[in-house]
Amino acid sequence: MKKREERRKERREKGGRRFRRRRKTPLELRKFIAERAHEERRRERQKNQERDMPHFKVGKGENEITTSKGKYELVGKLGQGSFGSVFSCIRQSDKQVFAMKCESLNAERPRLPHEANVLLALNLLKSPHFVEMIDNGQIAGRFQFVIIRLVGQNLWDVRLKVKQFTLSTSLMIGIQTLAALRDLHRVGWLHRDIKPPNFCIGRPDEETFHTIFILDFGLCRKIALKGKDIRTPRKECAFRGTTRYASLAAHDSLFRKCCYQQMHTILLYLDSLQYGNIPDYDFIYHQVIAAASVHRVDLEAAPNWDQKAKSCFSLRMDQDMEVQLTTTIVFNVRDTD
Ligand SMILES: Nc1ncnc2c1ncn2[C@@H]1O[C@H](COP(=O)(O)OP(=O)(O)OP(=O)(O)O)[C@@H](O)[C@H]1O
Repeated sequence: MKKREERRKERREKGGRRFRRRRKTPLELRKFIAERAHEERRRERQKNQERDMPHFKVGKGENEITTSKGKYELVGKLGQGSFGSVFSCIRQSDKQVFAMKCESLNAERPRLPHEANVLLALNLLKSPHFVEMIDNGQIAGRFQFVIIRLVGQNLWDVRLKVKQFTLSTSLMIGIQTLAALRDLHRVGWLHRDIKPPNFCIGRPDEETFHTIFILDFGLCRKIALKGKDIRTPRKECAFRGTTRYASLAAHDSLFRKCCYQQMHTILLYLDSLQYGNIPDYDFIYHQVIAAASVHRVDLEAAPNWDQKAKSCFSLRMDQDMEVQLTTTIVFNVRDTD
């Protein structure tokens, strides 16, 4: 500890005035302690999560997972979400490749069992936009997992790769993501985390390369119950989803370009919806089709991620009109929950 006199001397040399920290009020102090505890808990959670995940390394480490249905070999890491990790794995019986989504068993609010239930329900519908759930299980004391069909890259990564989507690709994405949401709503679920990383394209070596899949059902909420129309809205509820994609109003100015009229009409329409309204998917669909016809784009053209068949239209969209325009904003049907 420096002596008081030395410290004074140092301050004088620096020419600075003594900064006396204001004492926190009891309320501020409580808030400060709570925030610090929250941050510590978050770090602890993150650490636990990493510790519990499969210790995967190519060729060595923890590479095999066995369930009552089969044996799977982990072969790579596909992604990392805030709630767990996603790996690619090979089913040993037939060498088929799947995705394995893992979540720590020590997670404060586990989402994976809920996601597995939603996936099971969705699989009954046989929508081309949902991935099938193949298997699920857990490694005692560490993590639980679901094995699902392997799809391609997510729309966020695809957009980074192709840099800009042409108008035809953007509108095609809009149509497919709309259909995916319509199918989800049909079976009574709201997604509540609509964003480009939660939509994936098909795999390049499969027929579904041009198909868009919706993923990540961990935040889904059942809005329509069996035998009833729709659940009574709660008076208050916590925020769910991703703040970046939650607001429509913030994106309003994006539309003052190309497709403004149709997108503006869709926004106005979405803003007019009430809790009990079923979105008029056909109306939105026809607006997107109208945008395509105004700009004379070919919606059958190969999308931008198909390098072999480059789209003949070079109509470029402004940076702001990227995938958010059609995927996120247009179909981010307001969720009252
Ligand atoms: N079936 C799959 N096939 C291929 N890649 C996948 C698959 N499922 C997930 N991924 C990849 O892993 C990423 C994270 O997956 P997911 O969004 O399901 O995880 P999460 O932990 O719920 O993420 P979030 O932080 O958004 O909640 C996805 O963006 C995608 O790139």
